[in-house]
Amino acid sequence: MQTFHPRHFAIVPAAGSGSRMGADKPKQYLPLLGRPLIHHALAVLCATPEIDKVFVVLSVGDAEWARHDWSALGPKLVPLFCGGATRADSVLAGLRAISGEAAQSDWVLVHDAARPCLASWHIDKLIRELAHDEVGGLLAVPVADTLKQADAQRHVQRTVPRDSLWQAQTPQMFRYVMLRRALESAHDVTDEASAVEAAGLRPRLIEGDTTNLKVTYPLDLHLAEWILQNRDK
Ligand SMILES: Nc1ccn([C@@H]2O[C@H](COP(=O)(O)OP(=O)(O)OP(=O)(O)O)[C@@H](O)[C@H]2O)c(=O)n1
Ligand SMILES: C[C@](O)(CO)[C@H](O)COP(=O)(O)O
Repeated sequence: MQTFHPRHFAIVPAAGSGSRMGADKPKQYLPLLGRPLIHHALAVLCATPEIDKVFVVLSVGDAEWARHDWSALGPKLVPLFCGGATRADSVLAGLRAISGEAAQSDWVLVHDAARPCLASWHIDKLIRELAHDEVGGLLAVPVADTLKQADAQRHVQRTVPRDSLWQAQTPQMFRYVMLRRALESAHDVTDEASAVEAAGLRPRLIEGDTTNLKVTYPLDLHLAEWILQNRDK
């Protein structure tokens, strides 16, 4: 009997403006250890043997991409100038753009360009632990701090029980057809998993670690630099 081997594709949403960073260019192009921030996650994804292609979803008018030489990352890397108004719009545009490449049951790993400290073990663990999952899932970390819910005056309304709370990260990994249909049906979702949840399904949480931070504010860039410089020591 023929064994079925689904392919794995990465989609990297990189069409944001980085407004919370307050820099003079979108944060995915800010320098990080001598390379554009986006380079670091792209290099890890392109170096992953199981991943067949890495599609980067850039804004339609992105003129920065062409100013850099990406050839060292190899032939897997494919820029798509089809980003949308929201992150979900960009991911959905990317899915539609690869419809001729991806089979319905191929896996798609969606990873934020803004998470430059992605490590190969993060990807390996996600692919391995979800390989036979009916739904798919995402990297996440258990909440470590006590969480407070605030009122309109920023006074504590209540302490939120944290024992079952996790912080979602990326990559988030789902089958092509499931993810595309979920995003086409969803409204106002912040991540791929919430679109799949809205379809009544239960993504699995795969424990990563806090080094896979999202660079959102200026301080995060310094944290990312320290992580990349010290991780393997
Ligand atoms: N319309 C958008 C908005 C965001 N993203 C991408 O989604 C990832 C996570 O989003 P976020 O950290 O919010 O990035 P920005 O939207 O650029 O940041 P901000 O919200 O501060 O403007 C980033 O890699 C960003 O480039 C995207 O592809 N398309
Ligand atoms: C997808 C994500 O990184 C999971 O935590 C997060 O939802 C992205 O949020 P953002 O506001 O688009 O950065």
